[in-house]
Amino acid sequence: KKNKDRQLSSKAVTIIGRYTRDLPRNTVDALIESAFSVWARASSLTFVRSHTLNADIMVEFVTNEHGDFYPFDGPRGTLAHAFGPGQGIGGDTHFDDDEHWTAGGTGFNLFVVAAHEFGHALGLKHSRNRESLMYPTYISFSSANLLSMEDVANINALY
Ligand SMILES: COc1ccc(S(=O)(=O)[C@H](CC(=O)O)C(F)F)cc1
Ligand SMILES: [Zn+2]
Ligand SMILES: [Zn+2]
Repeated sequence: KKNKDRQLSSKAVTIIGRYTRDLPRNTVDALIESAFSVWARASSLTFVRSHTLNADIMVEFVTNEHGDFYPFDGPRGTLAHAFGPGQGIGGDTHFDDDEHWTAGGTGFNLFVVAAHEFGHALGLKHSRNRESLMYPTYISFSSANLLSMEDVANINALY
């Protein structure tokens, strides 16, 4: 039987450092939580909010040079990035705080961008299907059907 190297299906998440000033803190928490629940609903994954500094997924809002080899670039351009699963920086997700983050309306939708980034943090690559959340460019999705069938199949192939 092909032994899939399935990843751990429970992930600890810690939000650290400064939050974006674009939204109230509890709104950011709620948007991040609902971005994780998109993947939890489609798979056997569970996410636990942690406050330790060695959680699986460390989330932070940073600008320009911020301690990894992928400095951000001011407004627009790169909106965020995430490292694939693994020790240390693996799974960590950074949002460019030079973007204007919104819960809807003008600016970049934090929920949509976070859901995409967490796909990377869980091990997913980009999809060539415009319907997919994992499509490489930002499209303002209707949050109704955020995941395509392909996204669902891909996350279940990993967990
Ligand atoms: C739909 O969610 C996103 C689409 C595109 C991006 S991005 O334009 O920041 C992308 C980073 C990425 O694909 O995660 C780019 F390469 F920088 C982030 C989230
Ligand atoms: Zn970074
Ligand atoms: Zn991406």
